[in-house]
Amino acid sequence: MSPLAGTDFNSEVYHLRLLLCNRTDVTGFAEIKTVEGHIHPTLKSACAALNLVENEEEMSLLMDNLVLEQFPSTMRKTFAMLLANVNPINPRGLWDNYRRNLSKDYLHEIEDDDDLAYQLALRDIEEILREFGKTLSDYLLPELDDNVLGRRNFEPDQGDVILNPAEADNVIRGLNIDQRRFFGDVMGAVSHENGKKFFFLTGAGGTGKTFTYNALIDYLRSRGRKAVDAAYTGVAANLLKGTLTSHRAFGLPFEDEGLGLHVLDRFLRDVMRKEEPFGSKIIILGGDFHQILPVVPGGSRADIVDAEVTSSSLWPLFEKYTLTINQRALEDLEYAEWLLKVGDGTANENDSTRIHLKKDMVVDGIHKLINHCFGKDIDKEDAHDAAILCQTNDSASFEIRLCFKMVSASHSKDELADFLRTFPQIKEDTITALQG
Ligand SMILES: Nc1ncnc2c1ncn2[C@@H]1O[C@H](COP(=O)(O)OP(=O)(O)OP(=O)(O)O)[C@@H](O)[C@H]1O
Repeated sequence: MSPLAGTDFNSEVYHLRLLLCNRTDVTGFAEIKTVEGHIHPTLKSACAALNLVENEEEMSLLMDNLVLEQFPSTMRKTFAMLLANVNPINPRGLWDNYRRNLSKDYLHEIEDDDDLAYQLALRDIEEILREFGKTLSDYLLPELDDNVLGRRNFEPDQGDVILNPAEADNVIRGLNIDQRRFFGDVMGAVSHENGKKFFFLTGAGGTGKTFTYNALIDYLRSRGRKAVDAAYTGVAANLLKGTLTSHRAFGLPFEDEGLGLHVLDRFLRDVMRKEEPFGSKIIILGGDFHQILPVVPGGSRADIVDAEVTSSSLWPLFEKYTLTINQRALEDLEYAEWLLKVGDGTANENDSTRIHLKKDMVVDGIHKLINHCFGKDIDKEDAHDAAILCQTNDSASFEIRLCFKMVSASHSKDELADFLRTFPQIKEDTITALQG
């Protein structure tokens, strides 16, 4: 780590860099600190006066929310994107205050070496920063230390492996005709060959929407292009204030897709400093209206329809593409046909809202369901990969308690507690309560 990292001197270097990147109207050092006739005592306050940095309090509020809403790995990704796009006024201070949250999974896994856990978290953050052409030192964050990282062999997060161009070409060759048409038009937009910029990809479950986005992202990244993928069910944008504090747009508010689109539009206009829809960036949305509606707590049918992305005034800008070849059907035709019927409303029992499930889809009773998913004593090797979706929080907590009872019949309390601690999202006090 640089001996000056985090000092006032470094902070001024950071803010000087920001000013130099953003002010083309100045020729001297005194001038660069002058904003509207007022000479600022520090470069930092000059940056603040020019709105080049985000206010410390709001950034902390945002980080507090991330702590509540995101797993550490997602939080690291969001943090890196914030650094790259929003210029927090004191990035080093944010790291110092939130490093335990940003490293929580590693701290848990490596109980006796906090420094290594922090280094691993920083390594993930730098990985994402590099996609934006930045490094940790651009934000005065502690630098990577090979001596510390070498203490144990932890592979970097494999989530974002970048394919080489030949591998990515292979994936593209596997696209079916519908998928190829979409891919071709998006690539036309990337190389400015057509006037299109905004795309919406739809298709029934199993037609390969996700497969197509992934192929596109792989292809772009293999060519050194930047592609950011974000799920709609991201962080809520309810902290959004004014016109510049749009950090929340990294995840669109899932309770209102239409609003989410506007948040993204405003955010990209701000970041790109271009008063054109979405700051003139290429946007791809995707989804299937047969599937889940937006969630509006306590909302009426009309509120839910209003919250749909199709109700947004930006919606007409989007070019619509429909995938029709059901790839999943090639694996299980019967199931795919049934799923389509559910989406179309034709799987319902005579004139009712009840859907008839086929026999092999039903597991009778919660005990059998738990056995089926996790094994008899919750002992399946891949129990971590299984999940039971519950309709309500009440039924979820009932099922968790039941699972716990089933496991406790064949394991000691300590074994159980250790097992539960392997899930970073389960809090220590929950484990203690379950044990008691
Ligand atoms: N061109 C393709 N070649 C080979 N397999 C494909 C292709 N397109 C999709 N698949 C496979 O078909 C299955 C369904 O694809 P995918 O999950 O992308 O569909 P989807 O439209 O996103 O479905 P859902 O809406 O249910 O999430 C996956 O197993 C995927 O790997």
